[in-house]
Amino acid sequence: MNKHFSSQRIVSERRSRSDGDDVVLTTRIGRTYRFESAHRLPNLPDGHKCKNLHGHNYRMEVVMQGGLDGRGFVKDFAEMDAEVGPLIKLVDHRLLNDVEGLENPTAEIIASWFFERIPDCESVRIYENDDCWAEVS
Ligand SMILES: Nc1nc2c(c(=O)[nH]1)N=C([C@H](O)[C@H](O)COP(=O)(O)OP(=O)(O)OP(=O)(O)O)CN2
Repeated sequence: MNKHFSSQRIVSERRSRSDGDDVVLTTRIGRTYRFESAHRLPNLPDGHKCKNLHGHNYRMEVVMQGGLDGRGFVKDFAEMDAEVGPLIKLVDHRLLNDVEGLENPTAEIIASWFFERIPDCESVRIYENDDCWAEVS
């Protein structure tokens, strides 16, 4: 195994496969967060049910990518929590339309809002329910 170090951090990890070829490994970590919020979608036409005030039990999957540090972590999950937790507090049990940047809180725009605010983020996927999601990467 041939590791390339950048100060304390492994920026890529090259491994030899059984067929003799070298491959560069990409490592991702992910964590699921949940929040409950109300919203209405003001840009929808009159009569669309989602123009009315309603709520969702949102689920959010955050993915980060990077080299492994000396601990063997892309990032400690606890560090992810420290970065994502304060953002969750801004939206949990809130009317999303009142949050700056979420005046039109579609799943797509909520995903983008988190993506722009989470350091080292590779993707954010927002579920409004078990079946519907939007992802930004
Ligand atoms: N591309 C998107 N489409 C819709 C979004 C969105 O954010 N992006 N949002 C909505 C509404 O928020 C709506 O509440 C969601 O509708 P639906 O998928 O029908 O979910 P419900 O929880 O209402 O599920 P039911 O099975 O109808 O109870 C609409 N579209």
